[in-house]
Amino acid sequence: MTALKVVSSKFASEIDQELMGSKVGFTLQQLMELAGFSVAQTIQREYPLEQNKNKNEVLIIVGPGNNGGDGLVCARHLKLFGYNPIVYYPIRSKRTPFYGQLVNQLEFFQVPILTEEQSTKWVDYLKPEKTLCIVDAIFGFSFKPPIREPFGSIVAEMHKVEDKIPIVAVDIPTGWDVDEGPVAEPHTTPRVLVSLTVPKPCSKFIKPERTAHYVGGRFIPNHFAEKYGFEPFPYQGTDQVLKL
Ligand SMILES: NC(=O)C1=CN([C@@H]2O[C@H](COP(=O)(O)OP(=O)(O)OC[C@H]3O[C@@H](n4cnc5c(N)ncnc54)[C@H](OP(=O)(O)O)[C@@H]3O)[C@@H](O)[C@H]2O)[C@@H](O)CC1
Ligand SMILES: [K+]
Repeated sequence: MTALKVVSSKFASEIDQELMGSKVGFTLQQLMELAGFSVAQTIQREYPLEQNKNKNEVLIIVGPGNNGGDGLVCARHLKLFGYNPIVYYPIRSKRTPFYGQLVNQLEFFQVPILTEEQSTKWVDYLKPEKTLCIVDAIFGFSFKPPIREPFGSIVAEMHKVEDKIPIVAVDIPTGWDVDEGPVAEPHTTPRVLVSLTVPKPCSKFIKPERTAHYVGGRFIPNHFAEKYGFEPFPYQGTDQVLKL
């Protein structure tokens, strides 16, 4: 593999704003659907049901921002793929009504959603005999350490089991500084990282022998990638993800 192409947190949020600005006109809903779909596709690649006959539960831990929204979308696609997703969504943001619509869709798909009141129960899913993998959709590129509660305690629990249950991190491993990597505690070390649009600088700190790295969120044309200083990724055919 050639040198990893990355963009800083500042550029990542500029890319987001430009894609959703008046000139390009994507909606958050469109991008989030493709982002969440690509995470679900990555899970299907790394943990295919055919090779995990006795386990199909995936615990998706959802944060209050758009990274969390990607997790909600991912859960719906996993259900369609034949997995048994369980969502833990301790703080439901009202930033946009869209998050509520994603929750309604999960209820329609009969995906269980654990709430804050059930917070003692979410840890029941941190059992290797039960859970195939954990999706870390807590924080993405807008996270600023130090981590606040309840997420500090949640990440500490995830860290305890990360050698037994693989963590799939959406865009940024939660607890990592977007540019500096795993400099603060607590943080998790994922088995799989799905960078969205383009990897952020923290992805340089993943160890390839420990963490598989994918890029997903296939929604930009080549000239746009080049404008932001990275080569377009060579996605194959209709794939939504590319293993780096
Ligand atoms: N183009 C793309 O690639 C697309 C990217 N997408 C996805 O969006 C993600 C970025 O989403 P985002 O900007 O909403 O921010 P995100 O990281 O989810 O967190 C913000 C929340 O976290 C909170 N918070 C922050 N620090 C905290 C702390 N220390 N402790 C506790 N809380 C803290 C903060 O709270 P506040 O500080 O505002 O009170 C706010 O509620 C990106 O990584 C990708 O996954 C796709 O969906 C669409 C297309
Ligand atoms: K994350």
